[in-house]
Amino acid sequence: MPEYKKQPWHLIWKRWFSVTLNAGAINHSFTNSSRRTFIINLFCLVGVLFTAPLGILSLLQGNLLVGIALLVIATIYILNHLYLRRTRNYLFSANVILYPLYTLMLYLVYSGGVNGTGHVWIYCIPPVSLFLHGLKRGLLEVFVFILALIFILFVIPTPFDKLGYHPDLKTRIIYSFILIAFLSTIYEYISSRFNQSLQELSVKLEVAATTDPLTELLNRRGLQQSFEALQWHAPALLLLDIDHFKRINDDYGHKYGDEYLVLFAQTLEAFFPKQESLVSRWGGEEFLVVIEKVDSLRDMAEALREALKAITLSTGYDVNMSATVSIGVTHVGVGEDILKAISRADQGLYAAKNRGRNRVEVVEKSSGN
Ligand SMILES: Nc1nc2c(ncn2[C@@H]2O[C@H](COP(=O)(O)OP(=O)(O)OP(=O)(O)O)[C@@H](O)[C@H]2O)c(=O)[nH]1
Repeated sequence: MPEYKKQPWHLIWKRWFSVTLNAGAINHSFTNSSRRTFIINLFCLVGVLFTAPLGILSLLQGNLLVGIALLVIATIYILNHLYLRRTRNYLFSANVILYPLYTLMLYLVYSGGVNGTGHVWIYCIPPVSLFLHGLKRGLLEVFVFILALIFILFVIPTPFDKLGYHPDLKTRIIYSFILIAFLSTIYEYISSRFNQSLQELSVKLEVAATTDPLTELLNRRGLQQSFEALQWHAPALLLLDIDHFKRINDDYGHKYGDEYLVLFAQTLEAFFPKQESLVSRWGGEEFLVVIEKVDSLRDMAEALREALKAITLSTGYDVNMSATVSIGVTHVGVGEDILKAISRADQGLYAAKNRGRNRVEVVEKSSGN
């Protein structure tokens, strides 16, 4: 019987928090959507922990309306978390957080809240609003909130007036709120810029890690990643090697060797339909192509060999540069590891080189390989 090891409590809590706070995120990376999803979940969790006990306290103190409002908000937060977990619609969930929050805060200021402390909670509005709705919309909503605050504090008669505060408190509430809004704007601006450059950098790194810089084709890692993502059914595989490429370098120099490789890659890419093929530089003067489906693999490989042979590159010398290519081809078996199929294509390539180059050799899967 297998022995189950009991996990320590701190690990169970850590896992629970991670699952709860990332629920509904498409991935756990630092994209805007996953950051916002994280914050919405965090807000729901913290919101419930605050509003539920305060709601109960208000009810016990006889403040019926505030108590019920807080408990309704706590319920909305729980439902919102469940909705986000299910639909991943963080834009809607952000609205569900913010609009009841604006309403609750304005009501707390209007009524004075528990023992006249209602206004102390409004400072959470600027950071949450800017974070969940972004700079433009967040700032607009904070501005509208300030107008509503001024209206409540200075224009209409409210229960707040009967609490006996010094008249200066109203202006101080507005000033301090504007200060927090200003600081939150700066913070959100810096963090969104930082996040944007981080994402741009991450895209650049991903491209650099999966692309060959000279030919701009996929490199080994890029091909393997793309292939795993596609899940084609028994595709064909061609491994190509330019014949006597060393001589080309020796005769014309590395610069023309590079130019020839670029032309070769462009011809190779143009030969195959983009949606149905992956074309990569496997290394040096070796290229690997995976094709989703093909009627006659040998005929297609022969046509490709002729097309590549026809490439000519004008050099600084009297002669144009051209070369032949040897090709090993095979099919990737259903569920077969692509590396196994590549090693079979490599056997074909090796045979093509041994049999005089400028030719195609097909090696199919048999019980022996
Ligand atoms: N210009 C250039 N040459 C490269 C590049 N990568 C590899 N090579 C050259 O490709 C040549 C490969 O030579 P070999 O492996 O001996 O093969 P080959 O001369 O093509 O001969 P066979 O493959 O046997 O037909 C070497 O001279 C490498 O320097 C590159 O990025 N640019």
